[in-house]
Amino acid sequence: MANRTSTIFTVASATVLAGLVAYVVYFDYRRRNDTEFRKKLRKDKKRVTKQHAEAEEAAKVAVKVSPEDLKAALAKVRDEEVPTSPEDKEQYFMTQVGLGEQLCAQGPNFYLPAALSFYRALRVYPSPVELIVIYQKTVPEPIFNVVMELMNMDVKARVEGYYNVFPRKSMNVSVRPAPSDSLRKILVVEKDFKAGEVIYKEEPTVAVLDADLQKKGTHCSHCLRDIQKGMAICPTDRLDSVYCSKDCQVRSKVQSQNLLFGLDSVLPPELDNGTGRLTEQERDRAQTQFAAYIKNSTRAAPLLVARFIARQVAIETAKMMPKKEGPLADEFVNADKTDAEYSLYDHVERLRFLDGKVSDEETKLLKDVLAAALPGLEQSLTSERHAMYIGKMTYNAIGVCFAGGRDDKPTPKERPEDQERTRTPYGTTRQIGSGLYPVSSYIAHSCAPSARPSFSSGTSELHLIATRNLEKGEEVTMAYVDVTQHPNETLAEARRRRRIELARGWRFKCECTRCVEELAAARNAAGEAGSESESDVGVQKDESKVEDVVQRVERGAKLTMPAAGPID
Ligand SMILES: C[S@@+](CC[C@H](N)C(=O)[O-])C[C@H]1O[C@@H](n2cnc3c(N)ncnc32)[C@H](O)[C@@H]1O
Repeated sequence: MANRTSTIFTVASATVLAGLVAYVVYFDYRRRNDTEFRKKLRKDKKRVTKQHAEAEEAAKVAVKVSPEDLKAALAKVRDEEVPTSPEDKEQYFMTQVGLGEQLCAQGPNFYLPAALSFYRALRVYPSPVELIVIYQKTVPEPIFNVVMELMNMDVKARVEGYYNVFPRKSMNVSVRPAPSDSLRKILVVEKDFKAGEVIYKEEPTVAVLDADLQKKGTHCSHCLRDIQKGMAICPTDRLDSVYCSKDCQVRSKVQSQNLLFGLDSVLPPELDNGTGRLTEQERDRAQTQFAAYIKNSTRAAPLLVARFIARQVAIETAKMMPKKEGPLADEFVNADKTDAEYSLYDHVERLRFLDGKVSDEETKLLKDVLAAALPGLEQSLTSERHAMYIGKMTYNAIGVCFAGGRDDKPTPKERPEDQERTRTPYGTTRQIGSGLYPVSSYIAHSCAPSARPSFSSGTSELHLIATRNLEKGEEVTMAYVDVTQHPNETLAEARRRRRIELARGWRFKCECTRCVEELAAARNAAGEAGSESESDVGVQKDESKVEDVVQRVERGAKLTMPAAGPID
């Protein structure tokens, strides 16, 4: 039993994340608001329970399926087309559950096809954890075990297959386990590059302007472009956003601005049944309070997180649309590009982070905005999850800098150890904004980097430039901080400055070749006893982490799964 429940937990936590947004956007929304839909689900559960008793006797015979047969059966199911529109998904779900019940009643010879039907239903149901719990109570145990085995194999294949499709081939790089620790990841080039060549270009998933520039209205709130005087498009919005073009305005609205700071429906008419929605005044009130909080904040992370959640909704909604057109068309392209199997959260789930600081007030304000836009959406934002989101944005964001950066950014008021930092060789104080770049998030720091980010198109589009010749398979690194030796610094002072910066911002001790070589040379010169102290750098070991579920699933492929208590 312990084994069985631990499997459920592992599988459930790995899949619940993927289903989270879709769950809110459609199924759960309907289940809570649509009595017909609820009735159907209840009836279904009753019917299965009745048949359960009849099948109980036969169920004592275990299903004997070889792992090879199971693998082949799963491969077949994975190759099948699944419906995309909500109605078709619902129909498919009902049909498969019905078929599963019928096959189940035919006796042990039909247990494998029965399990496959239940499994097909599970694949399209956006709240798999809940359905697993229902199955556990209603489906005969041998069949349930096969369903769980299928689920386990599928999750494993999905997790293991992620880095086969991400980053997509055209980006010329791939993510590899670090030689020192397989849970650590590095980025390597997939072909040779000459110094100065562009390795890839990457658009941010979400980006925000620095607070002072957002107020001034000198840069586009969407692509961060510098706008010539008098050329800005200025819609009235609660954040006082301005845009460089109609195109940026529309993209911004579709991706996040409407959900967070606008009053149009978040769902397209095909998916919107309107029930449960708060009034326009209530939505307005929630947004006004959140906008005031954002305007008062000098940090980028709160808005990056809000935009990230909103963008997940936009992409998941686009995936559900039967026709790939209309204002969501661009999000469709994004959804397709990142492969239909993986959601935006899949990309962020794997990123390293330190827990961020978030106040109850900040969580409440954002929850209110989400609830007002789409009731139920706020449920996915617990304070722990919010802190983790904030941590992930802060830990991985890259500073957007044009032509070496600016020097008019207001001096931060926080203590150096509390300041928000982005990864940029020019220094966070010279940037105009911050962005989250899923592929570039994997680039490790080096004080002698093999690449550098450039924003030469004058927008937040990142161009990764090789700083020296690179051979296929070599690691791509960039400087997270200013690694140059300033004219007034000794070699040791420059090293100490950059290592303290890295420790403050990212809580790791730099192990790049330059630091290793410089430290070894310093030790040799001074003799072991006189070697310089590193204790004041401020960090003894790498304090960053990955989500438990990623660690468990990645390690779980090789190790035994931890036991968990019963689920009900
Ligand atoms: C933004 S992430 C980069 C991707 C990360 N390596 C991963 O496993 O996903 C930053 C983390 O990478 C590791 N890292 C990057 N550069 C490093 C360096 N020069 N020395 C030691 N660790 C480094 C540290 O674990 C740090 O927490």
